[in-house]
Amino acid sequence: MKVAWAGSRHAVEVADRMACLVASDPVFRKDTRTMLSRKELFKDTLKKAAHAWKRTVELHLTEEEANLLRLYIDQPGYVDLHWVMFVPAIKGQGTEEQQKKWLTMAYKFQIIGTYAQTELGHGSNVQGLETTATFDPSTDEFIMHSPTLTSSKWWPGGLGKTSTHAVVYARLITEGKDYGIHGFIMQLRSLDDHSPLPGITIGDIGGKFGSGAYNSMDNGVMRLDHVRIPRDQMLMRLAQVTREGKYVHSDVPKQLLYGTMVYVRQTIVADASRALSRAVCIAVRYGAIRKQFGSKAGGPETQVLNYKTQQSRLFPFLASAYAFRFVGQWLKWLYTDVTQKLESKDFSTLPEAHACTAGLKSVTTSATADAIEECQKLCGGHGYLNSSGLPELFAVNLPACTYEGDNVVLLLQVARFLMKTVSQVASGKQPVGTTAYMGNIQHLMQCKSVVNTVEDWLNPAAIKEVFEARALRMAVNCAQNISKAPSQEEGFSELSPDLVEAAVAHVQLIIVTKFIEKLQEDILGHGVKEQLQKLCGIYALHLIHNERLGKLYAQVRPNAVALVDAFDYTDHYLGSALGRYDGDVYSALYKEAWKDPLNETVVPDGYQEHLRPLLKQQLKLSRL
Ligand SMILES: CCCCCCCCCCCCCC(=O)SCCNC(=O)CCNC(=O)[C@H](O)C(C)(C)COP(=O)(O)OP(=O)(O)OC[C@H]1O[C@@H](n2cnc3c(N)ncnc32)[C@H](O)[C@@H]1OP(=O)(O)O
Ligand SMILES: Cc1cc2nc3c(=O)[nH]c(=O)nc-3n(C[C@H](O)[C@H](O)[C@H](O)COP(=O)(O)OP(=O)(O)OC[C@H]3O[C@@H](n4cnc5c(N)ncnc54)[C@H](O)[C@@H]3O)c2cc1C
Repeated sequence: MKVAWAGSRHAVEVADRMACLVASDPVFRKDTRTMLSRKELFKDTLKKAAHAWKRTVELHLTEEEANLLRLYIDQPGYVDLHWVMFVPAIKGQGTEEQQKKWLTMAYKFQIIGTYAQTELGHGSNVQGLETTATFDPSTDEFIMHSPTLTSSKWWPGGLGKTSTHAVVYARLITEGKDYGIHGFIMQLRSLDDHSPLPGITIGDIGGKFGSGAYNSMDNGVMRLDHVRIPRDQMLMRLAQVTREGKYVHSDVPKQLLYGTMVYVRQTIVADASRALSRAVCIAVRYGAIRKQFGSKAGGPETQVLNYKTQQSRLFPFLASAYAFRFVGQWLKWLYTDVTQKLESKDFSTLPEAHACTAGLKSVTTSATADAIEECQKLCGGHGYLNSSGLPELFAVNLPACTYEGDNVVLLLQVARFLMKTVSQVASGKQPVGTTAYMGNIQHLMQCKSVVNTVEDWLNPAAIKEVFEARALRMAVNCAQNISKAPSQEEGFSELSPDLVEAAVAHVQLIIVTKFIEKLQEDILGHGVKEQLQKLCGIYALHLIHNERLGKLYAQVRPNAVALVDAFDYTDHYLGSALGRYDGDVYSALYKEAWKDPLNETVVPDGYQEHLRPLLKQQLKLSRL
């Protein structure tokens, strides 16, 4: 099962090696992280990032190994933005010459970069950004400026205190005309003493939800006051400004400006499955250790995992973790395929790649955030302790519903893609890829489900048909209602809640389909495929029909712990007293409690000033 989860034997081996490297290095300790002040936490992040880079160089780690090392350190920091957004933005939007110049420095960490798109006033609406980049032909420079308070860059990770450079998104103005949003490379801080360059006001935007968690990241604010940069720092793969100030568009679609977001959304799906699997791992393992109530005859107490209510709340998450993992692996393939096509100037699959990454990012991160919160409840009181690992896991993953595109805004993009496809089907065009099922419109609009029993849910063809019919009927229904509205725009706006539901149904169909396709592969190991079939059934059925699932849960229960062990997480990475591999939960909880700074003294600070006078006064009063 470990191989099925990781993707290959090689993937298991590398992941194990990197996870152990992190777990055995004292610099990467994280058990007291939630007790650090913001300043201590930030410094700790800098230390870990520098140490990780040192180990990467010393051990000559490959890119794959270095990425895993960073993942298992499990502490958000500026390096994430540098590798996940700054470098890909230059790769995707820079010319070959620009890539050579900037990536050479970025790969050696001679510069640290971030992705500065969002502003105080606009995040979702990228076309509404206000920062300006005005070309000055007299000096061959762009003047970068924040004309209003709302144009202040706001949120970019690593911007607050760390980044020396950024890809800054701004409205390009040349020859008096506004050409809309483009990317520019800007140096922000001195490479000698790290002070901000003239004209740049920069800082951290302040503390965020939860202890520890995303507070390790210095999300930043930046104001620009007529800062000049050379013309060749505009990222010029999509469009160029000539020496004379002429705007020239390349022969690539302008949507490639959004390419970095497509890339990151794809990686976020993998992050979501990992976060969900961690929460499930904690809740399942703890559920096998925790016992409450016995039989009336005074028999042994029941493992809480044996309660049917616990199973019906928890096993759909277990199934979702596997479902998201497999769809994430497929999405990575899709992204690679689209990138190769783009390189040979085939842009035909870009809209589908956008819809798939946007939709899957939305559905998986929303489900994951909800599931982590529920896992906290599934662990009872102890789940609420920081030492359970769940509060921090929740706080770190919750913003994934917002960053890289608010989930509702992204689902509306999927809906727009679906409405276009429905209208193309109506005019006789055969849909392809993940919308190919829409070509079967005659049958899917009328067919009746053959699913009656739990066993039917293990029949892939029946599952697929139900999901296809549901997704198609919801999309067609929306399209018909939109066509009755006074205008397309009004109809879309009025029906947006229904459109979001139709988009979710389409995305869930993709997830179910990719799970089924996974089951058609050669899967090694005794009983592995059978367990995955049950999980696939649970994933599909819990979305459609919450009844009849008990039988499947009973079949999964004997292997529940093994199914979470297959995630192959070290105790260090899981970071949970409740989810420990050895099950020694109570001693771990007890030990963790004593680490809290409040327990450094027996009598707390503040006793003399505030508690003692109060208590003495009570004493006096009682004597009266
Ligand atoms: C330890 C932990 C480690 C973790 C590491 C992880 C680190 C991660 C850290 C992450 C930190 C977080 C970092 C951050 O948060 S970075 C900031 C992220 N920001 C966003 O995601 C903003 C979201 N907004 C948008 O993307 C756009 O404004 C949208 C899409 C909403 C509208 O757009 P627009 O205003 O232009 O209007 P339009 O709707 O008329 O669209 C026009 C056309 O463009 C097509 N289109 C749209 N988009 C795409 C696309 N992407 N690829 C290809 N095509 C695309 C679209 O289909 C349409 O096509 P057509 O219908 O005309 O044919
Ligand atoms: C932890 C974190 C890290 C981030 N890191 C970065 C970074 O490194 N770089 C960067 O540039 N940005 C970053 N961001 C910003 C992030 O990308 C934006 O916050 C995100 O795109 C959402 O935009 P917004 O904040 O403008 O939300 P808003 O659009 O203001 O959303 C508010 C509400 O309005 C709704 N809404 C908005 N538009 C519509 C619509 N058309 N139809 C229906 N409902 C709508 C949304 O669903 C939401 O409920 C980060 C954000 C967070 C939280």
